[in-house]
Amino acid sequence: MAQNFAFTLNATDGAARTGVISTPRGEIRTPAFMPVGTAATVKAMLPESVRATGADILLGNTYHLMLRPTAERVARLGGLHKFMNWERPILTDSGGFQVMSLASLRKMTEEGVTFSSHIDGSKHFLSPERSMEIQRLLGSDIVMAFDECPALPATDEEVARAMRLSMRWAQRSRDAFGDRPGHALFGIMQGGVTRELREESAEALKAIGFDGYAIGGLAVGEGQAAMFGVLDYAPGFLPADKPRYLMGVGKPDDIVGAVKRGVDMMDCVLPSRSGRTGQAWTRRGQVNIKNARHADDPRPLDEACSCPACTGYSRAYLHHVFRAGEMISGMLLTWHNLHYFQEIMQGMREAIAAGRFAEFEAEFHARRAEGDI
Ligand SMILES: CNc1nc2cc3c(=O)[nH]c(N)nc3c(CCO)c2[nH]1
Ligand SMILES: [Zn+2]
Repeated sequence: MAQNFAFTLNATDGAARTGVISTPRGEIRTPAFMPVGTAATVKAMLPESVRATGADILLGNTYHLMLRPTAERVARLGGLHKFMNWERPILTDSGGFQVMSLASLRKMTEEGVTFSSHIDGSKHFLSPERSMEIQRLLGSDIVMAFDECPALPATDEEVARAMRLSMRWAQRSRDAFGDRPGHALFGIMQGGVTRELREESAEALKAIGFDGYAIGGLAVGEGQAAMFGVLDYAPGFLPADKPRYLMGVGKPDDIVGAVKRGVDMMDCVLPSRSGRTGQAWTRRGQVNIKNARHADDPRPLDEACSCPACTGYSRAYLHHVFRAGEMISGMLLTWHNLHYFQEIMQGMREAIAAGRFAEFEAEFHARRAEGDI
């Protein structure tokens, strides 16, 4: 295990890159997809199952864990890795995005954000300093700067204001993070879909200096074309020798398009959340297992998939347990979806290393039919 945090680029193919992030808790193969473990669990999955899907790192959330069971309690119990029985790398988001999307009665000032818990209405405060303290208490390996991701629709002035506030908060995050060998602090680029604001944000973050750089403010309803439009230039504003993390993305075709444009890391609730609602993602397209057409189908979700759901069960069975509201339905579909997402990542890592990303991308799109397959 590395004593420190380091990123090694092994190959590039166009703007796409593949490499390894070394951390004291293990290596992260990039491009990497991070399953979301919001409340110290990837829902419906045991940690060893998450690992079996191929995940090297998972994401936790400052916002949820500060409310329940609190960061102080997790620290007293040995930190988040021990608490949730996941000894590999954990990245924690800084809380600002979740406050804006989940909490109520929010008041934002230069200092930080006060808000009422969506769980019990209790009053809480987050600032760059408090977010750094919480993420230190949790013991996460990759800490995210505290930022403001403006909700859409937002005027250019609003996007500029939020970006400049986030850059001041990025400096305060850096100052409060201090010097923590083996732990990384990532800055978060804001700036909406405006090139000049994105460039201003990147310059501000590089002047502060981070171990990695996230592209925030996307996957908030702007649509894939606008997101790709930003990704056509934004990764290039960031240091080539540091990991680039696109936050909150996405569907399989979003992920392939983002890696094509130079993104190294992503996270999204989609595979786990949609798995629990009966939505399976496969190489040939989506399967809505609740659809009556699957009731007598003896075939697996995907004949070519080696996950437990596809090697052990028929669509008919999955349809049945879903309709019956059985817990195993969410478990099996979540496992399949996470397995499929990791299979896409592994396919891209190999394709980039072999200089055949274009062929991978063409095969990826050619196989996919529209609608319920
Ligand atoms: C689902 N879409 C999405 N867009 C995001 C954008 C941001 C962002 O701009 N900042 C921070 N801190 N987190 C973000 C997150 C949470 C990632 O799980 C996002 N998630
Ligand atoms: Zn499968």
